Parts: sequence; C-alpha cells; structure tokens
Amino acid sequence: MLKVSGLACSRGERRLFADVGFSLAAGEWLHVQGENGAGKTSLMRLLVGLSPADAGEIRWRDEPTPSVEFRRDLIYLGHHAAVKEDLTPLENLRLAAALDGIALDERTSLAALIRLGLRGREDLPVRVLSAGQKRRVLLARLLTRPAVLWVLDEAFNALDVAAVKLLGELIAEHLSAGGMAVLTSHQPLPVPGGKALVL
Ligand SMILES: Nc1ncnc2c1ncn2[C@@H]1O[C@H](COP(=O)(O)OP(=O)(O)OP(=O)(O)O)[C@@H](O)[C@H]1O
Repeated sequence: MLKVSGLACSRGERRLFADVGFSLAAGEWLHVQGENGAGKTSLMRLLVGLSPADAGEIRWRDEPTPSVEFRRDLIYLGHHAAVKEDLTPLENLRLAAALDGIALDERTSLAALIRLGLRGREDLPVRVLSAGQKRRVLLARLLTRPAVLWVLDEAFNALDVAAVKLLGELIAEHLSAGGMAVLTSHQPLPVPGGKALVL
C-alpha cells in the first residue's frame, strides 16, 4: 500500500502544490494531471525520493520512504529518462539492472525487448534506432524485474498507436497481477479504472 498525505512542494519562490494526498492498494493506479508547469514531474520526483518535500509523508507498506523495501519494489521512469546511445538495447537493460543492484540474464532481457517489438534490434547501437524505438527500449525495463510500484512520468510520449496500446496492456497486466502505478499524462490513458489527481 502506498499512502501519501499532506505533501507540499515549492520550486524557487513558487508553491506548486500543498496538501496532496492519495493512497493506492494492489491493482490500483493514479493518473496525475495538470497543465504544463503544474508540478506533475516535481510530484513524481518527491514520490520516488529524488527530491525532498516541504511537508508531508509518503509511506510504503506502512513504513516511511525511502526504505530498502520501497527501492526494491519501485520502478521509476522519469520524464527525461534516456537510454545510452552507444550501448545496444541488451546492454542498456543490463546496465539499468546493474544500477538497481540486480543481475539480469539475457533470456529475460531478450524476452522483454521482443514483447516491446524490438526483435532483431537487440544488438544494434541504440543511436541507430528511431525515437519511438528508443522509448520502447526504456519501457522494456518494466519487464526485466518484478516491481510492485511503477511510477511513469509521461511514459506514453513519442509512442505510435501500437506502442500506446501495448503499454496500456502492460500496465493493465501489471495491475491485474496486484501491481500499482502512478502515471502522468496530458491525454486520457488506455488503462481501465484509475483514480485521478489534478494539480
Ligand atoms: N529545480 C527547479 N528550480 C526551479 N524551478 C523548478 C525546478 N524544477 C521545476 N521547477 C519549476 O516548477 C514548475 C513545475 O515543473 P514540473 O516539471 O513539475 O511541471 P509539470 O506539471 O511536470 O509540467 P509539464 O506538463 O510541462 O511537463 C515549473 O514552473 C518549473 O519551471
């Protein structure tokens, strides 16, 4: 269970939001909405522990975050998350796993890339892939290790119609398996249910 209460955030002189609260249980997801500059990315960064809040509390499994359990249970894909251009998709996935302290076998990586429609691209340097294919390499990380909580900032950007549908399916499968997700997007998302938070 993720429980957020009384969260406040300022940037410079400006108060972006105050008293933000929500909770997520297994199978639930939150759609964070708001106009450009409202503070969606700032909220996601607070949630995952990359920047401190002015006030409020974030609890995961009844413990304050960040905790070892929270880090283990979380996959965060930031708004500007990128893949390394000189590495191949397989190498990118291995590197991301290593940074999470996890050894990743090639079979799992390859299966993730194939699910993301990148069969035959796994050994090419990422720099030769299209923008959408690069996003797909990033999204393949979702399938390389089990994580209960997916925090995805504008993950649907730069995806073609098929990839939007695929990501929607991956998130729906994740939720059906008891996962949770916090998603930002300016568009309606192809994921059933969901709570809304408008900043
Ligand atoms: N480190 C920082 N220093 C100063 N201002 C910042 C900083 N980070 C964010 N801001 C400001 O905070 C506001 C909210 O930014 P944020 O990226 O959270 O918005 P957003 O809702 O994700 O916007 P968008 O829909 O355009 O992606 C913006 O005005 C931004 O310029």
